[in-house]
Amino acid sequence: MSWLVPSLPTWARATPSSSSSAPAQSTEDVVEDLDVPPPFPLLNSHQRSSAPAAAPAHDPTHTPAPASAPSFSIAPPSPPKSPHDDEDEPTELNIAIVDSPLGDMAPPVSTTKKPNFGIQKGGEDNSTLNLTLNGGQKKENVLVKEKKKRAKVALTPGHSALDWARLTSSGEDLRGIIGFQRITIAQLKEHNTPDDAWSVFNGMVYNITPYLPFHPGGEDELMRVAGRDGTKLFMLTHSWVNLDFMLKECMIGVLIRG
Ligand code: HEM
Repeated sequence: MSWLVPSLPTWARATPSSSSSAPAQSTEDVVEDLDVPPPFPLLNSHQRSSAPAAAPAHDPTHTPAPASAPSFSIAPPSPPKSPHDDEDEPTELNIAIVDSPLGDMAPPVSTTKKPNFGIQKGGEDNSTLNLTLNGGQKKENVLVKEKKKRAKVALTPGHSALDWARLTSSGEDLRGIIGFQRITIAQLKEHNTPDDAWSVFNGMVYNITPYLPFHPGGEDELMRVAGRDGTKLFMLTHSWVNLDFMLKECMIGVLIRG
């Protein structure tokens, strides 16, 4: 949403990591090491082992491999066949290839447990990684705090953020008064009903009546600042909301002290 104050993406805020040559000292170092992407394609992948077939002589896009380059398309020579070969028990590898419907393309069955870096919602932590990192010391569970429940209010149809954006750009008068006023605190106090609600944010006076049914936090919450300065409550609730932009069509004046 354009009225939400933009913030730096997470990667831009990240602190520089310690030298990659230094040995891993902390949990963070270990986690960083785990983030190193694997080579692509994987060293033992099928993609590497099956080089493209020789291109026709007239293909201009085909570059012949240098004579010294190893060719992955040729399988290593099989060992000389002994007379007892047919009696040999099949190896585990042979069984995997023969039994799998995908042949040697099938991923190996994982026997490792997915690490959770010691972070969980509570209770006993028995992840392998956590045990290793803590080195047998008392386990410290990092609790992921449950996000505070949001006081979302169901807005009536036609009162979404998009509808508000449409209304403010429609040219309709949302001020209710003509011209830019100098407004005293006494005058401000008189406008404290839903049909006629003024409020002050950052020294500027706004007619908040048109915005009431559009407020995602509900009309009642917004009415708490009717007839008075709402800056503090606004900032405590959602300082990231770009009020200046959202309510620019509702601005009616400046508050004067005295
Ligand atoms: C006229 C000024 C205000 C504007 C333009 C405004 C705008 C908004 C917007 C855009 C949201 C959605 C924010 C989001 O989802 O991240 C919101 C939510 C909310 N607002 Fe306001 N607001 C104003 C004043 C206030 C005031 C004065 C209060 C408190 C008394 C308040 C209480 C809330 C609450 C409780 C929510 C729900 C927060 C949530 O979803 O977690 N707002 N408001």
